[in-house]
Amino acid sequence: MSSILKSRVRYAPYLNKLRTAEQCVELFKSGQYLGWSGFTGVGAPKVIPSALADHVEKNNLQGQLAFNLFVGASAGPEESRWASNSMILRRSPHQVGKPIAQAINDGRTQFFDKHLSMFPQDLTYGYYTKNKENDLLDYTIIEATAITEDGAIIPGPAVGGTPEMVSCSDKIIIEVNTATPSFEGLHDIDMPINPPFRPPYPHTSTDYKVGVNAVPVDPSKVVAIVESTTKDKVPPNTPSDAVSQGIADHLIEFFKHEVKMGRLPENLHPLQSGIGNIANAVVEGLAKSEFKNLTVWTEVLQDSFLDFFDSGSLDYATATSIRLTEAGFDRFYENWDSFSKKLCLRSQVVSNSPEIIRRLGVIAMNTPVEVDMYAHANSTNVMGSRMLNGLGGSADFLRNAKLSVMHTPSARPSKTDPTGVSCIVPMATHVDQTEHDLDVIVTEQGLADLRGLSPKERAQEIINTVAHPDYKDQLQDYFDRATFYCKKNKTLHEPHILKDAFKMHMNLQENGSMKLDSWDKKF
Ligand SMILES: CC(=O)SCCNC(=O)CCNC(=O)[C@H](O)C(C)(C)COP(=O)(O)OP(=O)(O)OC[C@H]1O[C@@H](n2cnc3c(N)ncnc32)[C@H](O)[C@@H]1OP(=O)(O)O
Repeated sequence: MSSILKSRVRYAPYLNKLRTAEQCVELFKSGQYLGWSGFTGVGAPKVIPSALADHVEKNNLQGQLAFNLFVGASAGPEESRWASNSMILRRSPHQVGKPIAQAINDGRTQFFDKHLSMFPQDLTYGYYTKNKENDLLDYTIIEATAITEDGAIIPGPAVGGTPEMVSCSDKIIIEVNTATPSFEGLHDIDMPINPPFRPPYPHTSTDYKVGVNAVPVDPSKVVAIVESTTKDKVPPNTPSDAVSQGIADHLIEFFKHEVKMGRLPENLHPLQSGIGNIANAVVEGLAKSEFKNLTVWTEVLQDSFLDFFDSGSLDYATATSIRLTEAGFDRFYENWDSFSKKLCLRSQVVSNSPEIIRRLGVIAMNTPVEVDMYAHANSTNVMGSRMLNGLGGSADFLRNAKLSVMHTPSARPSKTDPTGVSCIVPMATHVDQTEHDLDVIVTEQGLADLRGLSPKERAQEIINTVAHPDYKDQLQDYFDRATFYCKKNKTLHEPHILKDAFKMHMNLQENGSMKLDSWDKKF
């Protein structure tokens, strides 16, 4: 036993349960229901999942040793290995990475998507384990960075769904990561209380703390602890480009306008920012802007937030996960004293709580696959059927925010045409955020402020301001024809011609571009 492990595990009885990851393999049987800690690729267990993947690969057990797996959001490379080895029978609620998306899209993994604020509570309600003899997870594997004197778990860079998983798990295994510094003091954790007597969350500001520092556990449920020295591996972020910077510029101008009109205070409202290079560019833009004393209420913090803190413009940020690259984590640890004063990690039911998001008046900003001319957005399924990453927390935030912003490039490249995919379409092929949720659509072309507009007014605004020039006439043509057709039929509220609504998508599938020769084209 390493001396660092001994110092991190302050509850001595756990040390009697020390095993190696390989010694844990025998505990796992196909078809079990498993919970993993972690959120957006950090804080997930590593050595036991790797030992299980080794076992499957060595013994050719692909598809024969497979599990129902629940993780707060995406896990890291270990999850990809499980997916490649067909070790995931069922998965919820959010995943990232080609192997897991592939397993879902070729039918090896049954994936279901759920709002990240709702997933952990539904787990505690027994919804996802209702077909078992008992309605508990068989094992939850939690990565800890330390253990308190009473056996409670101090997580690492993610809290996610750990509190709920622990509360509804038959047995618990703890991986204590000694390669990562202890994150003690960085968390504020609310333990689950189910209805009908659940009290309201009292948070009235981003830095409001009301929870505990560690996740309490019944020590009799802990069957093993394992030392891990594997660090989180987050791929480098795509740097911002002219398109994402253009989007950020439009948004910042819009925020200035809202301040001038008295609809936002000078330090705005707490910000939520999604993942990806557009989100990073917006954060970079805000760090360079004249806005000061900003706060962040979000679900995941990326590397760009470290610069945001250093710029002096950001007073406080809270999330459920801090997903940094290796260089980002090194910078974070080197400046622990200053960053840790301005930051706190909460459970995902709190970071994504509709109640708190609405109370704080959060400004939510996320990226979709496509948005339609009436402001329905698709965040998850390309062509209505190919799953990407899942819904994540986008709808938790976009439905409840004071300002709900979707930012997207106006067009994306297809294999044969640099602007072959219009992100503004007549009808979204899958809807995650409805027209009733979104206030603003912004692309590098401009910003469409949709507040208070009827669907027809929204369509015109979207075509005029955010559509790519290559598609403006084509979208206008569709809208005019749909309006003419629906006028005749007295169905003018949200004009569509169903036989044409997906022609742009069909043309992309068949001819590699959404650019049509004519709306009369037959497929
Ligand atoms: C953990 C969290 O929940 S953070 C909070 C917010 N969460 C979310 O919004 C979750 C859902 N959203 C997402 O996952 C992302 O924002 C996305 C994937 C929708 C967009 O992110 P981007 O960084 O712009 O995506 P990216 O450019 O990498 O495209 C991803 C894939 O979708 C494809 N794609 C994206 N838009 C389209 C489109 N309109 N038509 C066809 N394909 C598309 C891309 O070609 C790419 O395909 P590939 O993987 O085969 O290369």
